[in-house]
Amino acid sequence: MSVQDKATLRLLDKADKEIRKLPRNVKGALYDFQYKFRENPANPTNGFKQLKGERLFSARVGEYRAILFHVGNQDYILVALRPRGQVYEHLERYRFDINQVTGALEIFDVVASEEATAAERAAPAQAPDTEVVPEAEPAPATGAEAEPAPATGAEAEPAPATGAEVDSVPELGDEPEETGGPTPRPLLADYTQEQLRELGVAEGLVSLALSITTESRLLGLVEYAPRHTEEVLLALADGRGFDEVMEEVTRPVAAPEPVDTTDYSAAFARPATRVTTSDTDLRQVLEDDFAAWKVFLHPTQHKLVKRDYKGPARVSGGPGTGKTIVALHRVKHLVEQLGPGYTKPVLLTTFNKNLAADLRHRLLDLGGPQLLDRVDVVNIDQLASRIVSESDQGRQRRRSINDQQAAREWQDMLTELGEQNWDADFLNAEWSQVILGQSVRTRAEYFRARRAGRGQRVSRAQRAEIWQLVERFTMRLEERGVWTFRQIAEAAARVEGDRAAKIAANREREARAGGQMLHHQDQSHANLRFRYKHVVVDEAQDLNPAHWTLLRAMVDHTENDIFLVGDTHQRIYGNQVSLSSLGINIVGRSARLTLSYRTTREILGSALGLLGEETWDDLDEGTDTLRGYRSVLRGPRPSFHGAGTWEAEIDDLVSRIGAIREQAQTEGKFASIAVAVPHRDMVGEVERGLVRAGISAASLRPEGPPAGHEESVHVGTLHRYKGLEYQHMMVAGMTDGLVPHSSVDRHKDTDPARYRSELQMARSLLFVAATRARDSLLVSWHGEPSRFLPPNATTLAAAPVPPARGNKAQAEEANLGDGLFKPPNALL
Ligand SMILES: Nc1ncnc2c1ncn2[C@@H]1O[C@H](COP(=O)(O)OP(=O)(O)OP(=O)(O)O)[C@@H](O)[C@H]1O
Repeated sequence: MSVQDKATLRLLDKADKEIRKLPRNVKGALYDFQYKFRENPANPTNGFKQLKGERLFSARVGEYRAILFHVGNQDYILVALRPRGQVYEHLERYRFDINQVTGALEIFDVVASEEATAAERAAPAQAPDTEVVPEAEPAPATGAEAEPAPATGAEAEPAPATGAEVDSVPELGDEPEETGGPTPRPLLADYTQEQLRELGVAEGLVSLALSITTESRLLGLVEYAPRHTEEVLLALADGRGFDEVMEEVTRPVAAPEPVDTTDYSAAFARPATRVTTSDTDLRQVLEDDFAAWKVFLHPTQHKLVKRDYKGPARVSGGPGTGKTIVALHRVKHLVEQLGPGYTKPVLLTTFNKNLAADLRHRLLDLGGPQLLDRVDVVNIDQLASRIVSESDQGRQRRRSINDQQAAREWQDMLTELGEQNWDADFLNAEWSQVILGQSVRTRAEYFRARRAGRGQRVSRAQRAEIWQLVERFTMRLEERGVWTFRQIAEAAARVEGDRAAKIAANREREARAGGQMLHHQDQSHANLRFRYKHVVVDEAQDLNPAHWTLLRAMVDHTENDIFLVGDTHQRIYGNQVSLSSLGINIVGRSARLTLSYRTTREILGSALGLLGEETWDDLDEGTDTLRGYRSVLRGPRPSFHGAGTWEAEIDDLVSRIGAIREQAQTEGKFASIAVAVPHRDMVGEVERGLVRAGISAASLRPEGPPAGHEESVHVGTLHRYKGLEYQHMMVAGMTDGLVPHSSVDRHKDTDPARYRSELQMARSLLFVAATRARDSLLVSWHGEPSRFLPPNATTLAAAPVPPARGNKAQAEEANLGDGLFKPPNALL
């Protein structure tokens, strides 16, 4: 058999959950089987035979048999693994449909869905992406003794508009029959079958979905439903209207062409069919070394990764929507398009050091050393320093200082001058954002400079005063042998700008010469090249204008030059930019991700409340929104705790963290926990409290946790949590006057625009910290709660809330009677 005759064996997204539940010996048998099968499906030891219709086959896997769906050619999908004796029973339970809207091939077990909606479930549904605890006994997806679903016809044929499932619904034991009370209104009573179909709900589940009256049953249904059906139904249940769901959930993944619901090969090839694409992926599932982000990209993510852009492109989206994942896959895609070589033509950059280290690590995980070899992964300030130190300017040997140190220098200078008209913070921001940010080099240029996002207006006379102070300030820094990262970025941008100008001049000369050999003196820059072919930026919202000018100059204006991902709702350094004014034109090449893979629906809804009524920019002249931002994960509601004093708050935190740790230890698991606080002093205090209680803790540094402390409880200021993720997140010290800091109020009357932007930044900071939580979020304060918390925070703190520990089931129970499906923008 030749290589191309080899078979492929794939796994659909969600099916990995069932496979991972299998006992170790069965997984081992499957591991061996998949090798033999790919080499030659017809190998007699595989016991390969046709089951039913033309597409369903089975093969021997130890004591089990695999049920396989034949897509076409030599492509197969693993549908289920069942004990040998049961393989022929109830095959009609499996539906193999091509979704009429998305064009995806969807395989699902209709009986499992019905049963999950029928029985009062002992435990609430598990979040779709949470770890599955292996069961002791092998079991098919649902008990074999379950009544089969009515036959749904041949696999190749979609079911009739309303299948027999409709009739079976009342037999599911839904509430009316159980209680004899008044018929409860179905959750989705406002929608018709036709609307669900239009939204792309799997045909076999439309009627069932419309009949469901309780939240817990809906969660049961979506657990077994195809991904798109799950997203649509939960979004509707969350109170998003038909139009919003159509716009945000369905339209982005709808097939561009009319869908032929009998063409399985075409469906299989569509990105909407989320399927493992390589043998390695299947092996990783079996070896429990499986990271869904590497394999099952959301179709929206997939499109963004693969698309060709005529120029710079931007992807925005709320926290946890997979922007970083898209950036990583994009880098991989770009490298795959390069010819062989030893250089690093792709730059992957982000805001700070620890995020760059994390990107490097994940890129290695995604594509191995051969991928990393072609990519320069470096944080933006380090990149700028590198450029400057390679250039003439680097010979000046100046020490870098950070923004706070620069602000202190401003303060010292103003005090020495006896200058009272100007505020040090204001001048520092004006200098770094407007003057350095736009490479303003002369007074005249400063008179003309744009001051987007800078609040307080300044007159011409005031600009003249500012300019004079800035000149004095830069001389002062020079005398002291120091400079700020902004100055370094600006210097680097100038170096690269000069290089880009020389390349352009060279091209012009070449064009003028009509391809003729140039004179020797004209060739001085003939070998100059742009540093990179592609630039990919993560956490784009925090880069300053000088960074963008630098990046723009490092890559030619060509296809796929700059790809940036970020969320302005998470901007925490006040670097508002207008990309188009910096030569980065993203108009018509912007997209948004809306499905969170990290944050549960409960945390997401609460965190959105923290943003208040502010508006956010889109890194350009427009505004960005979190419309459609949603999740299909679930867990306990965030919990609130007020204390009388900071010491009491720490004690409370420590005991709650101790309880989570203990619980995790009992279950033989590790629980990642972090505490975010508003001020540096508080970090040490929390850390000491934890250590005193015998809990290993470490404070986060700019480059992340100290080595050897990856599994300790991490403690850090809110700023340190950018881009990170923890199972349990504690946001502490949320006290009035600390969040936002009381110093913000002094601008209220003197500079209302600045007041607003400081408040907005403080909100974003809290939003970032709260959305680092995967499973649970705890918010605490001492004294009066922060004004950013809901007005009823104290009442919430007093109310019985789910325990702040790792017991999801118990916490979820506490949620259920409480109306789980609140509109996602409901306050905490
Ligand atoms: N397609 C996917 N399948 C499974 N998991 C995913 C997928 N996309 C993202 N994730 C997971 O979701 C989480 C959040 O992803 P990521 O960090 O890329 O989000 P983000 O949008 O960059 O978040 P933030 O803006 O908060 O930093 C990660 O744990 C990631 O592994």
